[in-house]
Amino acid sequence: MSVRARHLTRKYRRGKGWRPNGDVVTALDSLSLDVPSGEVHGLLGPNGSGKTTLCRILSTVLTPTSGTAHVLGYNVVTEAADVRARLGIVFGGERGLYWKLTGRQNLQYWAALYKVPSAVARQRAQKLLDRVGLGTEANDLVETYSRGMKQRLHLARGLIGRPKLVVFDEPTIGMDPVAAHDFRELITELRTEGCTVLLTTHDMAEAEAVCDRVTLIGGGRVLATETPRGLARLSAGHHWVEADDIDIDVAHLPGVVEVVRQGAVTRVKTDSEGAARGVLDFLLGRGVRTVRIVPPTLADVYLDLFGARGMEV
Ligand SMILES: Nc1ncnc2c1ncn2[C@@H]1O[C@H](COP(=O)(O)OP(=O)(O)OP(=O)(O)O)[C@@H](O)[C@H]1O
Repeated sequence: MSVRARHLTRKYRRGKGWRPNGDVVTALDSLSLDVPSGEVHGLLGPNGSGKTTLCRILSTVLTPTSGTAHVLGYNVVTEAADVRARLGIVFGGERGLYWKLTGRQNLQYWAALYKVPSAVARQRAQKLLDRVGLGTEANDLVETYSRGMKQRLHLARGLIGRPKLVVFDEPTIGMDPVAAHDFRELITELRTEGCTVLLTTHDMAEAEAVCDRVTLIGGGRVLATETPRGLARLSAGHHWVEADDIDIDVAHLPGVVEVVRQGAVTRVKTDSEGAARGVLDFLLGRGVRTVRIVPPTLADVYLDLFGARGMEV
């Protein structure tokens, strides 16, 4: 097991300085989680649900208020150095890079912290720079990098120590679609290499594409852990029926929630797989041939659970 968290609770004191005692915010509320070795595991949930707090505890940069967590068999509080030596961290944003150094120098600096011998570090840095598409900008100062380029350097940085587990916290923020696509490929490669990946994202398509399983977090608690497909099945998720070029009224059929016309395509939202089948049979019975059932996606399940408020696009 790469990650084993038991009853993790983390409280923050908010409003210190302007309120006498401050409010206590419970960011994690007795959260337990297992991530087997080699799994790509997604953490999904609305803003403020505790994902970053969990990532920070597992990365040993924050201690829990109570509960325990083991990463790669080491306790994140009492054996933090052992965890750090085997862990890669890629947090979103622009923190943690040295702007007055080149991309290559940044990687070699981080390799030294991981105690990688300098000849090996040079080779590894070059490989990683090529892998994240920064080969030609390797010798430019980081301060000249765009946001997306810094983000790609973050990816390389997280991998320089050949980690057994990589924690990615919103890694594709600021990346263009090509870089985001390359990121998905990188995750697939890491999985092939046997690396465990913990990935926080608001991009449901990304989670669906790369994650073996996802955990939905709400209010600092685990709501569900499942494969993306399994989650879609488990939920009361809406099934859509799509048909090309129809002018037949289906709004009265049982379980139909909404009928949306998008150009030549009619999309019928139903409340269950059974209702979708009913609409399908109805349309087939009236001679419609180009008709299909579209099962709920992870994004549908997420919206059902959290409402549009939790979605960042
Ligand atoms: N340093 C802090 N001081 C006080 N409260 C904090 C602090 N860090 C986080 N919180 C609070 O803890 C809760 C969980 O925050 P966290 O950043 O873990 O959520 P998240 O799921 O990562 O959110 P997002 O999707 O916006 O990144 C929120 O209510 C947040 O306001």
